Amino acid sequence: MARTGQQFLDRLRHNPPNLYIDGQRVEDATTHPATRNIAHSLAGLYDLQHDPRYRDVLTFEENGERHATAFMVPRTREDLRRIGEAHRIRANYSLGTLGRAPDYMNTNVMAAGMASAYFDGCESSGEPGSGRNFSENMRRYFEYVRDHDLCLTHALTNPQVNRSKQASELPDPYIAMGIVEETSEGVIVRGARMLATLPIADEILIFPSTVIRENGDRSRYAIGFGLPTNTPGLYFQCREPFDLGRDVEDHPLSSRFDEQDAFVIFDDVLVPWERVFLMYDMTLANQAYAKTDAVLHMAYQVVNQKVSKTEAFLGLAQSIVDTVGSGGFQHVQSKVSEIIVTLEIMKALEVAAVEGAQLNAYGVMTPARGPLDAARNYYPAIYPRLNEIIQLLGASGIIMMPGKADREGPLGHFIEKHLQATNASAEERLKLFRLAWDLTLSSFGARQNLYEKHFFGDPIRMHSALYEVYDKGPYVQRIREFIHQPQPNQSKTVAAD
Ligand SMILES: Cc1cc2nc3c(=O)[nH]c(=O)nc-3n(C[C@H](O)[C@H](O)[C@H](O)COP(=O)(O)OP(=O)(O)OC[C@H]3O[C@@H](n4cnc5c(N)ncnc54)[C@H](O)[C@@H]3O)c2cc1C
Repeated sequence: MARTGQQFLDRLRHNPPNLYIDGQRVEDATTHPATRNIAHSLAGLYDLQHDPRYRDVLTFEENGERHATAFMVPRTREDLRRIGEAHRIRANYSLGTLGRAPDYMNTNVMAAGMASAYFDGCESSGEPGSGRNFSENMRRYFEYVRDHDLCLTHALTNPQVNRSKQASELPDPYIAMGIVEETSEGVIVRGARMLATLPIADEILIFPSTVIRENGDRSRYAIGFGLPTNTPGLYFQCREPFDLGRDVEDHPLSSRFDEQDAFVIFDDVLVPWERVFLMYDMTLANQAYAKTDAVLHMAYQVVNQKVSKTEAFLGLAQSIVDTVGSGGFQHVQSKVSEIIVTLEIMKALEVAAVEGAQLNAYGVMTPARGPLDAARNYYPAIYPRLNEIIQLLGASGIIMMPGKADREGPLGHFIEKHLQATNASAEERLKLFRLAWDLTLSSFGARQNLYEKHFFGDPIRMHSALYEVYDKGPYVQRIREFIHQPQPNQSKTVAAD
């Protein structure tokens, strides 16, 4: 059932994830200074789905229950459009800065749950009803996450110890997380995974991932499971917080949307059998995202979120231009137009993904891969330019921003006079420039920049993957035909002359 913000906070308070920040355990993420604001912002996102203005888009009804729209199984293109609209409304809430808002991973479990038969292929899977049947486990996990409206974090990659070696070749085979042993209760796993954004989530999903490559068909590193984030032996070592406890007016984004990133330590963690989705099978693990189409539903959330984020960049850029009165300069118009072009490209890719959608083997209407691959390869490359445009348009305004306390201090009247804008008071102007700073220049903004480059994987290997899967054959054929086509008979033309 679609949760309220209070239900989210209550669960977080009663099931505290094992978070460590600055060398100390976070006893209560709803009150700890580094996490309380993001916890309450997420609660706001849950409340949004009960807001009469958005309820019909952000939730849907099935068997008398209302669920968050990200759990909806799309059967038609119209369903996909509705899911896309819900993704954009959720993204607007944080101006697109919450990369791992719950709908991202919820689409992952929806797609995997619907494609649960894929996990039947795993040799280690037991009989249906045994608790060890992986396809049954995957389907039930989807239903469990949907019915409790949970949010998930995930961690795909091995620690960055030595990228020229496989995990099995490192000095300790359990630097990367792997299977230690099987017991009657489940599987014991040990080691670490990178990089779980939003570690205050209810659960962590370790989905079998393409990035854990090993030689051979059987590997201890090939495993898929889902666990509560407060499972004994599971630890989240968080990075330095970017929420510095400042007023929202001074730090409009980092004081609300620092979703945190953590590396995840599995210290001989028991994964109960009913939570295991795959074991040992390297081939099945490497193809799971692609073959279940989970990657496409996640990419569809992403393209919608990036549309929302680019709209925020456009609104911000034009507000800066209006504020400093620079809109008449041609190069300024040109820079704002670059953002418009990016926005229209992302919108067009979203529409194309829906128009080209097809029912997959599991009866799920699945957005087209081509436009989504284009979007997820294009945006990481263009994002630094969007950042740069804001900085070029705002110039010193993005750093010379006395805070709320300064405005209220003894020099306040000077600030009011000298930092006013063409169309606004100093207070309004400073709020705007503080937003520009927090989006592009603060620690929070710098992390956004890094996030956009890497959140869907290494951009280099994403390009390689696109090169491998994209069907270039028809275009090669067209070129071959073109260069071999007969030349026009020029001698006749000459004779006619
Ligand atoms: C802010 C942020 C948030 C993130 N959130 C999440 C999350 O929520 N969940 C999650 O699972 N992941 C998350 N990630 C991790 C993300 O998936 C990885 O950053 C990405 O897959 C790249 O892996 P890596 O960081 O280990 O880089 P590496 O793989 O270590 O790459 C480092 C460098 O080596 C090069 N390199 C390494 N191996 C190869 C190779 N085989 N071929 C060619 N070049 C290679 C890369 O091109 C790169 O230049 C996040 C990352 C960031 C920065």
